[in-house]
Amino acid sequence: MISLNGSSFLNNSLSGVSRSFTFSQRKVSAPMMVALSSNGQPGERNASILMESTLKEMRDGASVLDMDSKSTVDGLVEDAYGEDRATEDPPVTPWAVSVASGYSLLRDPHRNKGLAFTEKERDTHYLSGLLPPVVVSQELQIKKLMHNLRQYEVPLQKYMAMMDLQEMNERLFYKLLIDNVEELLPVVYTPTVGEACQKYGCILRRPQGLFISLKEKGEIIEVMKNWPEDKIQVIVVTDGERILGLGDLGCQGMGIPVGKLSLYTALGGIRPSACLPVTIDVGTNNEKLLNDEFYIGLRQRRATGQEYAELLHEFMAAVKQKYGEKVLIQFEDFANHNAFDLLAKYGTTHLVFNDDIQGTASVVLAGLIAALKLVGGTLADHTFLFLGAGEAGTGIAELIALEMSKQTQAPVEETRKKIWLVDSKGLIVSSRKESLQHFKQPWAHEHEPVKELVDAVKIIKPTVLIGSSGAGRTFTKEVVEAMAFFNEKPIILSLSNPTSQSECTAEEAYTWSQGRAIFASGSPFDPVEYNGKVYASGQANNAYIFPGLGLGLIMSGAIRVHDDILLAASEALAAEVTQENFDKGLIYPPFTNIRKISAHIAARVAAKAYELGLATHLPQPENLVEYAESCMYNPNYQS
Ligand SMILES: NC(=O)C1=CN([C@@H]2O[C@H](COP(=O)(O)OP(=O)(O)OC[C@H]3O[C@@H](n4cnc5c(N)ncnc54)[C@H](OP(=O)(O)O)[C@@H]3O)[C@@H](O)[C@H]2O)C=CC1
Ligand SMILES: CC(=O)C(=O)O
Ligand SMILES: [Mg+2]
Repeated sequence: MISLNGSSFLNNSLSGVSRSFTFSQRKVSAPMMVALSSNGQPGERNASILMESTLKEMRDGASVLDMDSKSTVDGLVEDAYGEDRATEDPPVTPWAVSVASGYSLLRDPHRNKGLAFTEKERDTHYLSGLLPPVVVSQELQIKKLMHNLRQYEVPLQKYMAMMDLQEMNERLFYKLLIDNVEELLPVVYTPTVGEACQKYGCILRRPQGLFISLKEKGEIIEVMKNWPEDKIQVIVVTDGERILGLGDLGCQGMGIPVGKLSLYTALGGIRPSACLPVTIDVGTNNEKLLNDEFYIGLRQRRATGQEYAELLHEFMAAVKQKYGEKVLIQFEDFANHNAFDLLAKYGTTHLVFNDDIQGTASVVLAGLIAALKLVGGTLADHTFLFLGAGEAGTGIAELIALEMSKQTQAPVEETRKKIWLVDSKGLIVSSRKESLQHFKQPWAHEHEPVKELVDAVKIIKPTVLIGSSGAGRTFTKEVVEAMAFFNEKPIILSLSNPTSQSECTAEEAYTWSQGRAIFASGSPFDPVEYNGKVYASGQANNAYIFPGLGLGLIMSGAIRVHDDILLAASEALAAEVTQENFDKGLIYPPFTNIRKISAHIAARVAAKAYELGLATHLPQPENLVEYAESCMYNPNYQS
């Protein structure tokens, strides 16, 4: 081992995959430290171009700072090692990057380019003979992949092909996803990810993410050390108990954090290496899975009470200890009996956010603010009825009430009265209050009990009907017709995922309302033709919000999520709906521009974090939209 400046670092072999070199570097004025191979020979077979160029720079007398300043992409983003790092904190301790070459480089998903390695790169990285002669562009690779993906008729095959690509060539995966977001979102996300989770045990090839089970109790921090990345900025964690509207899928819920984090990168520009999917396995109450020989999780019924709380607490403490105060933890698809409590408990100590409660609320509020342009009036002029009074339903209801309260200066206890919720037992009314879960109690208004949704529609006469029940086809013909009877333009949102759980289809919404519904759904539907007119519905899904929200929190160094930040995200998203979108009856912009939209959401989120004194990255950048864009991960190949 050679020490160039008095400090030295061991040559690491990443998980024994290949021999590789470890570089250590401080940003800006700190002295550079470089570690060589164990025999210290810079010309050794596995030496990378990066190592060679570093040494050349040093031989030529150029400073490390010169090298850093040359290697910038996309404005402010330093990218010396092929990773965009603008959202990172300045390193306190030196960080290290391992660079493979030759055969191992082709198996390193972070750096593999497949046939797109240039002649020069093939020569320098010892790839000659390991690839066929042709050199292709990333664009041609994408064209070929799309051609191949379109051959698959079964969505799950497409999902598996995408996961294979992610494991093989990360940049190509993200470029493919970004360039074809409308077509591929339903593959890596809802609805296909739901089926993938159901069959995860069978389709699993190379495990993704970090599995933390009851077996790891007392050792979670040690388990975290096994994860290959240290600079984590976003964690999406589930315990698998309420996966979409599909119920308890136990450990197989891992597909959800993996999918959500793919969107953090593709839609929000968070570096893939800064993303950590986690599944906490406390067992499952799903008998089918417990009896499935291919099930991948703990074969026991769910731990509850103190045992559950202790494991979660150990996890939360370990995250803070390992990744610091500013790592964003997104709770995803927990059952509501844990979700609200976890959010309340850790909301004051960690940067946490519950996507199902808060992200969904923000996206739906955005859609409603936009919809006012089509139906007229203010939020307070409308009446809202929900089917489903769980995380999504009560989360959305509360954010609507809050926004209404801000607009009208009326207390939130008053504005809540414009919002009604129905659960599996019927309308939530005061006579039920004693037996209601705590998150339903604020919605127990004075009223006679009403059992059926259709009767509630006829009595309450809502202008907006929102499905958040996870129960498919519950917006029956009678329900939609009743909405269309009372409203010229009924707003109907079927939020439940995946498609099989949607409260109604787009076709049903348009047909049963004679084409008058303003409709959006959690999972996408194809455009519908009704009476010679084509109706394209929007996707009311939290995927519009969490990537930009996360970027805004990270780039401002926010330490807590505040309701006003969610409202800011809603307003930013609503502002992105164009006249052209409105003319088509859309209340959400298409996903094609999502990175631009995410940058605007991030900027508004960051601005609010600065305004509230929750931001720690100072000074505040002058142009937050430009700054957000400059922070985004760029999947184009680097040389
Ligand atoms: N589009 C999006 O972005 C999002 C969509 N969702 C979807 O929303 C759905 C619900 O999620 P979440 O709120 O977290 O789940 P919860 O389990 O927290 O809540 C479900 C609610 O629906 C009620 N319910 C269930 N079945 C019926 C029925 N047949 N009739 C009336 N009410 C019923 C339940 O009643 P009770 O309380 O009596 O049991 C409960 O109040 C899921 O399908 C999920 O995929 C969630 C988040 C985001
Ligand atoms: C979209 C989402 O978060 C859900 O359905 O749970
Ligand atoms: Mg969810």
